[in-house]
Amino acid sequence: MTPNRTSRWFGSPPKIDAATVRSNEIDKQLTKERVTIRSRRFLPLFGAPGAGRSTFLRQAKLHGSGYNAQEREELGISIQTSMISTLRLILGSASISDDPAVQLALSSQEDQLILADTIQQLLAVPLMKGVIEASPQFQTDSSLQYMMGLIPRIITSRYTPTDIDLLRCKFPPAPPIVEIPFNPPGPWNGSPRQTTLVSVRRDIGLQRKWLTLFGEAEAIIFLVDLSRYDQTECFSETEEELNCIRAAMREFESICNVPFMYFDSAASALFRISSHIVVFNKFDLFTEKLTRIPFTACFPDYTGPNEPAAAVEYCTQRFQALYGVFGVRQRNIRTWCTNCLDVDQMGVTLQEIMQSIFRRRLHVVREAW
Ligand SMILES: Nc1nc2c(ncn2[C@@H]2O[C@H](COP(=O)(O)OP(=O)(O)OP(=O)(O)O)[C@@H](O)[C@H]2O)c(=O)[nH]1
Ligand SMILES: [Mg+2]
Repeated sequence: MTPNRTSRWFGSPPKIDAATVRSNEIDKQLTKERVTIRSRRFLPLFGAPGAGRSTFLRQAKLHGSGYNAQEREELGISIQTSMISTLRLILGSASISDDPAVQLALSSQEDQLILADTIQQLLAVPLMKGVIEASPQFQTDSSLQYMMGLIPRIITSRYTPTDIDLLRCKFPPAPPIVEIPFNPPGPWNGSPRQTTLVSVRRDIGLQRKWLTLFGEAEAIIFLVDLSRYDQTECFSETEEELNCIRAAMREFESICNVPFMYFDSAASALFRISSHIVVFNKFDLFTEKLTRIPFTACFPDYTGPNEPAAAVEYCTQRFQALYGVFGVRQRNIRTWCTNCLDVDQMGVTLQEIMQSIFRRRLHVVREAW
């Protein structure tokens, strides 16, 4: 075997594992982005997949600048595209996929003008109704169920989604980082520096590492899907199977106790004064489920009444208790219970959240003087 010159002369290059390579890549990306975004105010929005980040963002947009006609048209196209890919997925995996009608429907070309036609063709496959009814995806995914009810409207070529459609429909996967202006009506809107809500997908890498981007984060919003209190998930950082609320607590802990060595000094100072908001989402589903499944499914040591308010109070205390590592100054978290599908309730909640951030902003300015 020919000796390896590099290793004979300079020694073997140090072994770098995949995690380090990925971490270095994130660092490089962060350095690039840091310069452009330092001048803005951010509200990072975290949460496990499916906790409701996208729905929360859409509510924030609805209650802020709203969606204009062009945005609605584009989102209508996204809804139609999402419907087509779901129908195709279900047809392709069903045992009827060698039926000639299915083959034709699966092979049809689509462009934006013929989306409605494509959906009609797919729905016209003779066994489609049965396949949909038997599909676990359609049975368990409330967004898909909602879209089934929308079919007569979705299959028109000039379909324009309503506010409720925008909240309830399934969309193609969002990019890893999505940002929108956060400007629910109020006195804070006169500020020349707009607040931007930034949603960071969990699988982009360690969410807490992305947090270092948000030096000017005035608050961190952490979304928890409360209705999954009786379920488990694979916690990505340690690959452990954990109860979903406990997994959310772990993640919250790692985010709010992020070591300050991750920040430069200015960012660190700002992060110290940001407030932490925990939004217990899917409160509607949680309340309903609690009548069937006791809260002790999540916390076996819970001895309080099996009622939503008491259970949320207990959760709040558990989240509050997670502070304290790495010298973070003790402070109170703020919590809200939400149903992200409820437009009126979210209007009030978003205003309250902004109000609490605004008050803190004034308080911080006063302290600085
Ligand atoms: N009943 C109920 N459903 C909700 C609520 N919030 C979100 N959903 C539904 O939960 C599902 C997931 O919500 P998304 O907003 O897509 O969640 P996400 O966090 O963006 O999920 P990923 O992008 O997949 O990580 C959707 O079907 C929503 O309609 C809520 O408060 N109550
Ligand atoms: Mg999403």
